[in-house]
Order: sequence, then structure tokens, then C-alpha cells
Amino acid sequence: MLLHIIARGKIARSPEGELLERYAKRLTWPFKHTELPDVGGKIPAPAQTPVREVLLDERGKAMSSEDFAALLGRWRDEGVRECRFLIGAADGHGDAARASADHLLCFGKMTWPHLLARAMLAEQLWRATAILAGHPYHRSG
Ligand SMILES: C[S@@+](CC[C@H](N)C(=O)[O-])C[C@H]1O[C@@H](n2cnc3c(N)ncnc32)[C@H](O)[C@@H]1O
Repeated sequence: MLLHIIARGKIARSPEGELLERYAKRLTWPFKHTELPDVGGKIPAPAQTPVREVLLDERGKAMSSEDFAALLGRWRDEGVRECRFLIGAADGHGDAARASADHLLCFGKMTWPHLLARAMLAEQLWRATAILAGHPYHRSG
């Protein structure tokens, strides 16, 4: 299953960009990173279906890394070809986008800068795939 981060703004050679790259390099699952302009631009259509759409949003459901891994594992086992993760810009996502998403993923009730949220997501993707593979990277508790 392709893990596809779609985010607004350029992460370029920032500290957050270095973190994103560090975790993306460790991923053994197919991974793609698409950047959109801060405003406008078109979210690319999925190359393969079925697809699941996860919106990163502070109004979403906070979950443990194990539960996040289980969700990704279930979608993979159901034959989902692409899981896309949408990260908003300064104004976040609209109500329509929230209503149509398959899942709202929350990194706690605090608001994080969008570039940091992108790097945090990359780490959680690596952690989730490590959990599913039984890799010792993740130690719970
Ligand atoms: C600066 S935040 C936007 C906040 C915006 N005012 C709102 O109400 O959603 C930019 C993006 O970072 C991500 N983000 C920030 N904090 C988050 C959190 N606690 N959980 C999940 N995603 C978060 C979201 O994708 C959000 O759209």
C-alpha cells in the first residue's frame, strides 16, 4: 500500500525537511510526498484505487501508535492501494474535506506548525510499519 503525504507549502532544506527525509528513507513501504501551493493547486487524483483518505486535523481522533498501525494494517490487508494523508496550511481543512475523509487523525489537541506535523507524521508512519513488521524500533509503555 502506497503511503502518500500530500501537504501544503515547501518543506525544502529545513530542519523539518531533514526529519521527514530521515524517516521516509527508513520506510520499506512505497512512499510518496506531494507538495501543493499554500493556497489553490489541485489535489492529484489517485493513480490506483481503492484509496483511503486521512486528514490530519486537531479535531480528529487521537490514537495510540499501535491503533494507528492496526488501522494501516487493516487497510493494507483489505487491498487498499493508496493511503493518502492530507496536511492543511495555516487555515487548516474545510468542513467539506473533513466530512468526506475516511479518517481524521489528531496529534493531540494542540495546534502544531504544518511542517512539524509533516515530519511527525513521517515518524509515525515509520513507527506504524515497524510495529506491523515486529521491528524492535517501537517499544510501547
Ligand atoms: C497550523 S495547522 C492549522 C490550524 C487551523 N487553524 C485549524 O483550525 O485546523 C496546519 C495543519 O497542521 C496539521 N496539524 C496541526 N496540529 C495538528 C494536530 N494537533 N493534529 C493533527 N494535525 C495537526 C493539520 O493538518 C493542519 O491543517
